[in-house]
Amino acid sequence: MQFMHAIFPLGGMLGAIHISIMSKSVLDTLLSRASTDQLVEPAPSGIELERILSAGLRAPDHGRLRPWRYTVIAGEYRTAFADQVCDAVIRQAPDTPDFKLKKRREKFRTIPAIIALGFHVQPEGKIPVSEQEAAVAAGAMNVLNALHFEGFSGVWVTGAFQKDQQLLESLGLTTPHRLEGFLLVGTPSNPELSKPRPDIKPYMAIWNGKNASFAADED
Ligand SMILES: Cc1cc2nc3c(=O)[nH]c(=O)nc-3n(C[C@H](O)[C@H](O)[C@H](O)COP(=O)(O)O)c2cc1C
Repeated sequence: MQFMHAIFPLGGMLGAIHISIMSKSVLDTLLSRASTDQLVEPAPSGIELERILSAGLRAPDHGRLRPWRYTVIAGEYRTAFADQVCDAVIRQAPDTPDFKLKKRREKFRTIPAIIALGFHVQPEGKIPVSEQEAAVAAGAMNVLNALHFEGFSGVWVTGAFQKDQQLLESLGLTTPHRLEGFLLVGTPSNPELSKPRPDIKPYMAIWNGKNASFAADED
């Protein structure tokens, strides 16, 4: 969204009018975002990756606590990391069937890049942890949108293994950090993929002084 500040004379005084212009094509691009794990090379790297992750830091952040921590796994390190993830899965859920482990290892070994979504938690301050976590989630969404704008894509995945202490240590995310999952990142193998989205109307209400309700909640 772009903002323009226009100065107009108002009854002899100068008044500032804040005009918001949302380019239609930018909104169309935003509305076409979809998650996918069908990803091929390349993943963003270098300055481009830094710019995309910078979008994460534009998320709303109550108290300016800056809770975002991003650990990037790419290139030759993916194989060792995939092994660490599988070791964590086994420690957390020893009954995990072999085929699931194999699938997980293959995904983490071959996806072009992985971004661990770290969360630096500050439980003692006056900002509720839920709001801090919301800032991390909003940051992740900004990163997904930035990826999409730059022609990349990704998907947010989670699992019980994200609480594994050895894995957290490896990612630089021991206490007071948490791991909120991973963004699997790359170039979509089918860039035209656009999932049908529900119509907005059942999910919004224009408040008119009476109790609001949503068609989405009707039986
Ligand atoms: C916090 C969080 C955790 C998620 N964990 C998983 C997951 O472990 N596996 C999965 O297939 N999808 C997971 N998803 C959902 C996908 O990231 C994605 O949103 C979903 O496939 C729907 O695609 P869409 O984003 O295009 O609507 C998670 C989403 C969120 C917000």
